[in-house]
Amino acid sequence: MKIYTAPMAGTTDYSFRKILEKFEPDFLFTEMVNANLLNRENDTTINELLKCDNKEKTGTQIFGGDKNELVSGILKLKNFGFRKININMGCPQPKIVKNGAGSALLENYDLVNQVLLETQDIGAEISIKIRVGYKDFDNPEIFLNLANKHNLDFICVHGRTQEQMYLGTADWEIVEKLSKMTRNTQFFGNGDLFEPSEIKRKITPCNLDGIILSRGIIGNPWLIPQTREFLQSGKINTIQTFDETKSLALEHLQNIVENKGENKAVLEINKFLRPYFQRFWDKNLDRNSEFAVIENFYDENLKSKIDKIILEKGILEKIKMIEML
Ligand SMILES: Cc1cc2nc3c(=O)[nH]c(=O)nc-3n(C[C@H](O)[C@H](O)[C@H](O)COP(=O)(O)O)c2cc1C
Repeated sequence: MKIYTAPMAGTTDYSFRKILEKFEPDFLFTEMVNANLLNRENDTTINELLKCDNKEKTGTQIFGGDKNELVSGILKLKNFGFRKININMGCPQPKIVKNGAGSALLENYDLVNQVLLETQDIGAEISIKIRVGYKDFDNPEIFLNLANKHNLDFICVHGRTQEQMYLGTADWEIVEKLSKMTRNTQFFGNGDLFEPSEIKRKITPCNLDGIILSRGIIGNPWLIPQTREFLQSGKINTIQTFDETKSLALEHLQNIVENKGENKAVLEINKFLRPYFQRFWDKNLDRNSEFAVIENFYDENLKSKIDKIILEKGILEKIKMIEML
């Protein structure tokens, strides 16, 4: 079972992927890039979003609603050295779908077909990542068939509709049904994969080649080896300790400082701090269960300490406060 990490806008940047790589996912993806900005050689797109020194193990993702922009964008990504290129057919954000991109592509079979036709011989491994519904569209099978027709690298199915955004639950019955259909392309499942035993329960009835982890790895990249171990042996050997979490958060902060400078780092690390440490104050986590592979640690004050660190605007002070946790 392959374990990939998802493209996540504003999250899976170069700095976070350096952290994720330590946990050895089978493959990673950059943040999604806008086809239009890519074609105009936008500086942030080229030098920030696509910054990558491990293209053997890192793919990228493009979004757009215009056929020509998608085709030439995909060609550009291939020429930049990316081997695996994913087409975003799932983003539910209004500002994306109003331009016919993201999950709006689910309603535009002909456009996607044409893009795949025009890029099938460029020597890249093209894949699509879809949701299961958009407005009146509720027929994801047609994209599985399209993936078959074009011999795509893989199709990834997130079992939510566009309307759901990130709410409700991902429908793994649909994922299961699709995964069992005749196909000659790899099939990846995605959606609500947060914890190894739950992941095993969701994917066991399916016929998957792999899974794509998304929100579950934010602040918890340990999920990657833990899931692999649990799927292989039913046991988890990798333990997340408090000290390791602290040094990982510091390393992550340092990565952002090096790549985007102190001003951005002081803000961008904030969205990761709670997820990194939450498990150490979350009373709901049953630390005695066989899956509770977190070091037995609980600090009543930790939550408020993290909140103070988030508010801190000086980088050196922020680093010192994390070190002192
Ligand atoms: C902050 C954030 C950014 C995301 N950005 C992208 C993206 O750029 N491309 C994409 O295909 N999906 C994106 N997603 C969706 C995830 O890849 C994934 O499909 C979704 O979160 C469902 O998986 P999960 O429930 O395990 O998180 C994003 C999700 C989040 C939370």
